[in-house]
Amino acid sequence: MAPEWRAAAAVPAAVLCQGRIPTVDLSAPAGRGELSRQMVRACTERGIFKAVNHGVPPRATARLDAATAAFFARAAPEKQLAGPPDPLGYGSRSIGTNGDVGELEYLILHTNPDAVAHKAKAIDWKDPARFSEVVNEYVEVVRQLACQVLELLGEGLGLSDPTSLSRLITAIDSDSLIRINHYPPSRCTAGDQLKSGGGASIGFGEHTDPQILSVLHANDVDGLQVLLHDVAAGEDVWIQVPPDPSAFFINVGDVLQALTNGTLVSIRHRVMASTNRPRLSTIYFAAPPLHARITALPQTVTAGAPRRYRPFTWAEYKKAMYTLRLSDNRLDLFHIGDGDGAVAGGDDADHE
Ligand SMILES: C=C1C[C@]23C[C@@]1(O)CC[C@H]2[C@@]12CC[C@H](O)[C@@](C)(C(=O)O1)[C@H]2[C@@H]3C(=O)O
Ligand SMILES: O=C(O)CCC(=O)C(=O)O
Ligand SMILES: [Fe+2]
Repeated sequence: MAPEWRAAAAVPAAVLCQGRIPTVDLSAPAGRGELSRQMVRACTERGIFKAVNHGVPPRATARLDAATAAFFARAAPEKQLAGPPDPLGYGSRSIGTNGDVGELEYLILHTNPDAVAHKAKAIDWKDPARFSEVVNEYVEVVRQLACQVLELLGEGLGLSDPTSLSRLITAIDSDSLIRINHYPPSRCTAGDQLKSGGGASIGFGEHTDPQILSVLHANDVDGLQVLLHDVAAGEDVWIQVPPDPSAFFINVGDVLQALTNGTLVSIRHRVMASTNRPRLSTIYFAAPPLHARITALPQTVTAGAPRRYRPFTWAEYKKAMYTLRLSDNRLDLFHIGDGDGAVAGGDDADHE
């Protein structure tokens, strides 16, 4: 059964556990059918999994890490030439425009190569072409990984066309983003935390990702936590995700939850800044084109599971999301009230 989500209480009150993030071996030792079942199960029960043997060349991640680490090592006035985030570009501490803050600096880029080339001029004015090439190469390999995952999910969900999810993100006008987060070492040591009652500072506050799928790669510094419902304890618990630079952490976003009528769950997560080494993470947010109409896939709407969300376009969802705070539940705005959900009439995810 899918866990239920609600906003967590104050930061230090959360219970911390380890070891509940499923690992999925993409080399499929048990065969493709078993792989797609494992993936659907992970995304239904947890909303996140760790992908190993994923086939992404280490060179692509190493080159991007080197280029972005060099950028973050620059003096503040130089970095600010690539900001403020509009919402793309360089930002520091402020997240979005509605008052959220975190202990980080970041770059957000649209994955369209023309948009990358444009921003690269402000990010690496000495060699913008090289920066663009490194970003484009990385985007290409993570997009392929995201497509592979969406096709396996499509098969596991029994879609009439298992490519209907992946086609949303390969469209030429897909609105996918790449975000690189740099969390400086925390001034608060483990000893300070114990003295102050355990409160670590927020690197990136709790939220769900709005898009279809998020593909995260990070260095070996921890901080990522996910909120899961512990049925036995009857409460939500923050689970630490042990870092693994050789793996990708793949999570369901709000749009995939809507497309699957709540079968796959968009997981609430956050980053705590509490180590004495910098965390560098890169997230590819796989998104549909702005005009794509998001409506529950027919296979996910049944008499027992009536339609949960009214159809919306990605443009409409984005507009709503930018008016909200990071921790707000955006999908609630599109939730159909009791009694007005329909069983019939859903189309496969369509591009209008
Ligand atoms: C406070 C905000 C930042 C955010 C846009 C928003 O209004 C609500 C969603 C936030 C989020 C979370 C996931 C990604 O990091 C992000 C780029 C996205 O698409 O939605 C951020 C947005 C942002 O930082 O601009
Ligand atoms: O930086 C991280 O590890 C995760 C950040 C995140 O969740 C996001 O940028 O949406
Ligand atoms: Fe996120």
